[in-house]
Amino acid sequence: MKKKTYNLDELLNGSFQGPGRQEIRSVSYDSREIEAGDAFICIKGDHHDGHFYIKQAIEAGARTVVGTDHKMLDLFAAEHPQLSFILVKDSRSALAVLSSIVCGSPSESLHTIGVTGTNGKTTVATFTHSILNSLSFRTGSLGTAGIWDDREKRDFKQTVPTTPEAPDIHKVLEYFCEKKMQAAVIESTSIALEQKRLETIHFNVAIHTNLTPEHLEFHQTMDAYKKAKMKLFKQADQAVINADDPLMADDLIHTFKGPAITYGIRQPADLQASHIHTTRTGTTFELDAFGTKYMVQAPVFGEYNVSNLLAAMAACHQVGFSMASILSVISHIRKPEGRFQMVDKDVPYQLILDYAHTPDALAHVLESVKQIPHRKLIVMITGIGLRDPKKRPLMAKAVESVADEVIVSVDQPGHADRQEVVNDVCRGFKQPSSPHIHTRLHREEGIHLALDLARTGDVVLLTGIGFGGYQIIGDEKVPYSELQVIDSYYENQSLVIKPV
Ligand SMILES: CC(=O)N[C@H]1[C@@H](OP(=O)(O)OP(=O)(O)OC[C@H]2O[C@@H](n3ccc(=O)[nH]c3=O)[C@H](O)[C@@H]2O)O[C@H](CO)[C@@H](O)[C@@H]1O[C@H](C)C(=O)N[C@@H](C)C(=O)N[C@H](CCC(=O)O)C(=O)O
Ligand SMILES: Nc1ncnc2c1ncn2[C@@H]1O[C@H](COP(=O)(O)OP(=O)(O)OP(=O)(O)O)[C@@H](O)[C@H]1O
Repeated sequence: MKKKTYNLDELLNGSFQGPGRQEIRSVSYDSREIEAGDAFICIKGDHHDGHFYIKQAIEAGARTVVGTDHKMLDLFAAEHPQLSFILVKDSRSALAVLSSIVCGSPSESLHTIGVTGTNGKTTVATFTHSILNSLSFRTGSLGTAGIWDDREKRDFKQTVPTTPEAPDIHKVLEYFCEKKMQAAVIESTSIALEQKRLETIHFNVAIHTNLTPEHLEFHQTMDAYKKAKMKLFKQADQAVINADDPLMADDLIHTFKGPAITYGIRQPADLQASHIHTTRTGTTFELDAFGTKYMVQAPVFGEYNVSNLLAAMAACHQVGFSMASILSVISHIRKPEGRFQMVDKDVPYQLILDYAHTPDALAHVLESVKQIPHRKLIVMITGIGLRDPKKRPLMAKAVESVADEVIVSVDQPGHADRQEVVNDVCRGFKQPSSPHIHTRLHREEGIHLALDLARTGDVVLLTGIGFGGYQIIGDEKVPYSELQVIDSYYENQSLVIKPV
């Protein structure tokens, strides 16, 4: 990594001690990652206060230290006159600013498209990425599905589930610039927006999917959650708004100042889908785009994925492509892994994986799966140890009257007690003692049971966070692959067709 020397007072507002000019190689918020010539930004977190790690950061080679605690900065500034110390009002904001500058402000050279909303971010980001690349507009993407350049997933370390911390975002954007990408699609979570990870990025397009309760363990109220998502639109030139979303659409339509495209299925919108039919290979629908009608055939399943597709099409239109050219590449659009993913196995039942881990997402995917002709519908749902416990019983409520067999299990337990998580989910059932409700404390066991129960003509839907590549158990990220669990089940079974 190249070192550059900066006039620090041109980078940040604050009080300065030590040399006014300093070399900065890279920026980090974690003393354990510091290398010689880095700037260390002290963040006060839930478990630690970064100011207590200044000593370690300096020992590892930090030359610039930024923080909000003047006593701590004064103390170290007196001991290390050759190093620079900057007292700022907001460390996270300083982290975003410095990270961008040190990487050469890469977002300014890219078309940036931010996607926010409770459900559908990864899907909309993947669709947008796929359409733009199919139109030879070289586009990268960042989010839950990892870091992609225009062709493939790249091996960047992912420390946060969806939207990376500011230094990592700008390193990826810098890499995109080096690789001559023209655009970047960035999944923009409410937590990232609240923690200012995206603060310095001025988005060309901001996409809204929907708002339903989620992350209340972090935001506390729906109002705070909505406000965090609204921030994305304050830093965007153009907006794509889901007219069907009752909780956020009106606010956006009334407050967004720049050009906006609305999309919807139920409410009138600039891009409107109607006459939606599921086929064996996907979905057909009529699209009314700014008054012109088109028949669309897309390899996606579920009404909500039509909505996701409209969002991506609207964003690509705002980037500058005509509807006709966008529609010309829809037939081979790339879909994200683990979202309504039909697993191709030589078995007499249909196996589907879906990332639904909110009650709203679960209700939507169940609605779509029901359309597939079946004998019995077997569904695995999960409670997430790491997230809002209030959500858990709502998962049971969403599935109870829809599925014939339900298996309740646990995802990302963290430090939560697995039995407690399962009990919380089961509290949402009207008849928790039904013989058709089963519980398993480990996701692998839940999958095995679902497959054991499956008979000819059934549909098995496995939902939850099975696709992140890991499960967080205690503080540890334990590698986990849903497809491997499924493969090993079949390897240990003789594939005898079970009687109905
Ligand atoms: C709940 C939350 O917001 N956690 C974030 C928070 O962690 P924390 O408060 O526990 O940090 P901490 O351990 O107290 O440490 C405070 C500071 O001291 C530093 N430190 C600590 C120890 C040490 O030896 N040296 C040192 O420098 C830490 O690096 C940190 O900067 O501050 C860290 C540093 O900024 C974040 O990386 C971390 O995100 C973690 C990884 C995370 O998983 N966040 C999730 C909740 C998240 O952001 N999720 C969203 C949404 C996902 C979705 O919608 O699906 C996302 O965008 O991914
Ligand atoms: N527009 C939508 N409305 C409601 N539910 C949706 C929508 N799009 C996707 N879903 C459901 O949400 C699940 C997660 O989809 P996706 O990964 O695209 O969302 P996300 O917002 O990126 O979630 P996360 O941040 O947790 O990755 C899907 O598997 C599906 O069940």
